[in-house]
Amino acid sequence: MSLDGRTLTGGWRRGHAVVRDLDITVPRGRVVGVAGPSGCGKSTLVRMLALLHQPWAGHVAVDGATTPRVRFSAPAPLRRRLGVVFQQPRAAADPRLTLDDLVVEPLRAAGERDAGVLGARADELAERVGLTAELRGRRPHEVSDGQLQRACLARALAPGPAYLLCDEMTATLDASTTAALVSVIGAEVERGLGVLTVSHDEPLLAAWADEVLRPWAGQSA
Ligand SMILES: Nc1ncnc2c1ncn2[C@@H]1O[C@H](COP(=O)(O)OP(=O)(O)OP(=O)(O)O)[C@@H](O)[C@H]1O
Repeated sequence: MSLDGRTLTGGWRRGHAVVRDLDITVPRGRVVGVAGPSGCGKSTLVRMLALLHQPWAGHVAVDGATTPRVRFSAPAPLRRRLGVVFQQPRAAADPRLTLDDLVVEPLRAAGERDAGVLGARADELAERVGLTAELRGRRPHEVSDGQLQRACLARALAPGPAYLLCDEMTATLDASTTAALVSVIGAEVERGLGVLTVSHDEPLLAAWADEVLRPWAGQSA
């Protein structure tokens, strides 16, 4: 079982592909690192694999299931198998929601209405990522980047994804928060989560990933 990108090609500007003919496999229970300099196309690759950006050529397969559709047009059961954590938690989080609401919003969006079920899931996820009861009632502007990124990780894990895509997830975090989040994800990997983590932080990738790919090595970005 794996998340696969096959001969992926795409970008944002016509005639200027930043991802070219790329094959990538993220197996369940493994951490695959992708390294590359700023601006080379790492986020674009993550967005393609997360079914958020349409490849110009090639395809993405989630445990063998492919879809030509992206964003909200992609089948919901397929999207729910993919969790994403972005670089900037403040840009990713709705400022009107408390951290608890942020975490369980994907479950509400999937149709869960039972307050008991949502509350129990919020408790379990908060415990897992290390959010205190006091923090859980605050809004994004009332917490630090690290605390907000913990909530964004809990949110990404809430639907029980098979794969987690981390786009420079720790770029704005201090070393102890980075270590804490990597450890939370490590426990999920033990349970079979497949992880793709992109970063320009080579020491982090060397310590965290089972393998590190450098698809842009030798290319000018
Ligand atoms: N929404 C967009 N519209 C137009 N161009 C974009 C968009 N997003 C990215 N690009 C361009 O595509 C190229 C690759 O960007 P991408 O964000 O994938 O790189 P990256 O390797 O993740 O960079 P960084 O490490 O700095 O985050 C860049 O030249 C960027 O300017």
